[in-house]
Amino acid sequence: MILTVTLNTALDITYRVPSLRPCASHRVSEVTERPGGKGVNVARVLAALGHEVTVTGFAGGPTGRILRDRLAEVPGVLDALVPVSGTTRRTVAVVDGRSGGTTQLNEPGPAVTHAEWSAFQEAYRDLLASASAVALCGSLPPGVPVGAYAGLTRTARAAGVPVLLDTSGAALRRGVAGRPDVLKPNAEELAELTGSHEPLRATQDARRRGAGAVVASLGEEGALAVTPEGRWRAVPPARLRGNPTGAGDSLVAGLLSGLAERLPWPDRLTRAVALSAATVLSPVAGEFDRAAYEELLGRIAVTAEANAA
Ligand SMILES: O=P(O)(O)OC[C@@]1(O)O[C@H](CO)[C@@H](O)[C@@H]1O
Repeated sequence: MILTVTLNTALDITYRVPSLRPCASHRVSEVTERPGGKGVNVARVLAALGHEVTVTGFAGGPTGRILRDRLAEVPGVLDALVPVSGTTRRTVAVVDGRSGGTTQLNEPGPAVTHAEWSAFQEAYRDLLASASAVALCGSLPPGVPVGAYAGLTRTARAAGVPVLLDTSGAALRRGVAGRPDVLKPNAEELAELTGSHEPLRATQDARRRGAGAVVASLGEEGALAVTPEGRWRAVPPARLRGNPTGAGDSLVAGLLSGLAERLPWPDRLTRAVALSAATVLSPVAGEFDRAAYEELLGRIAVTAEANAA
């Protein structure tokens, strides 16, 4: 099975408002509520692709209960979340009906105690025994050490399980030192990590910091991969309008799915970018449009890239 880790799970609330204005009161025209956090989204997509997948991380309090109840309804996803005494966070995405743009508000998450963090690490070691790959995804809740991902990466690699890391800020800076097999930053995270806004240069720099391969998600421009086997750019056919929430998570799912099936890199990138684009096109954040995915598979342009000067 593929294991996804979401230390800071979330109940994702999406509000649609006719027109979003700061410092104003709004009538919400549509609400959706889903179990989320990046690794949960990755798991949902992997299960939809037919992979056996287990979700771990923390869940607690009333929102944690709702999240687990909703997760139980997702076919093919096994819940191995570890309980915490604090309350699982909510995130709020506000979609502006006029522009289609999304404003994201993410709560910090529950305070995790030392004993809870130890319990998680023990559960994680046990789960690795039957994992073919692991994805470490999202922000860290308060109380979890900033070097957590570096440690979890080393544990997985010692168990012979390949690791994909998708996080941000200090957790990313420290996590890359654990030498994940694949690092998946977006353009902003990549610039923050390397100080460079030039994607190819920054992706190569991120790889030199310890990752086996780096796949940068570049929104409408698709993805840029710097790997031991070569460098590629994978681009969707046209500018896609829609809700990009969860598009990066679908990209991660595509990469993991391709890794599990030992696909060559260009095929993995095609799958990942098609899934990501089909997620933008789906009306519900974090879900992908299957018909669009299948159609897009034949329309992703993958080209080899030369080294940055
Ligand atoms: O605060 P984090 O962990 O960085 O991001 C959390 C989050 O915004 O990312 C997902 C979309 O990628 C949402 O499901 C989720 O709530």
